Amino acid sequence: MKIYFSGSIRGGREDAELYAQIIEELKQYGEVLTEHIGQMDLQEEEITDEQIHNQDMAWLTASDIIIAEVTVPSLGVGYEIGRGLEMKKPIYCFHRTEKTSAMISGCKEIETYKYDQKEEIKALFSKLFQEQ
Ligand SMILES: O=c1[nH]c(=O)n([C@H]2C[C@H](O)[C@@H](COP(=O)(O)O)O2)cc1CO
Repeated sequence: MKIYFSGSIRGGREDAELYAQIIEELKQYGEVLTEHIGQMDLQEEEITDEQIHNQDMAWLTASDIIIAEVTVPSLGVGYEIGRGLEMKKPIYCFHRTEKTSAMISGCKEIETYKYDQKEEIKALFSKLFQEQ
């Protein structure tokens, strides 16, 4: 199972540590293609934006499932979700805010979950990966 984890980078890194914990949790269910998203000291200067885009699109195409933490709003995360939908990938979005964008929660093809504690997300992962 190839997992594309999506989380904010230029949109803001306040949840980076949480992304790292989510990625660790996801590793028991498959290969996480985007482990760099949880790196606290992420350096993006070494490659161009075009290389970042093309590499991520290749990983998105190769993935079996997309898991997105959408609490911190990010253009890149929204773009990946939209492109993933076009590719008919199963997409699961998680947020701690009361609401997320209606373009996410209002889309029938996307499963959206509100959670408070990271323990809840672990239980949700266990349930959703059983269904895959
Ligand atoms: O350096 C990067 N590396 C990278 O993989 N991304 C991808 C993965 C993330 O899920 C998403 C974050 O988008 P943004 O940077 O707009 O918050 O875009 C985005 C950037 C920078 O935009």
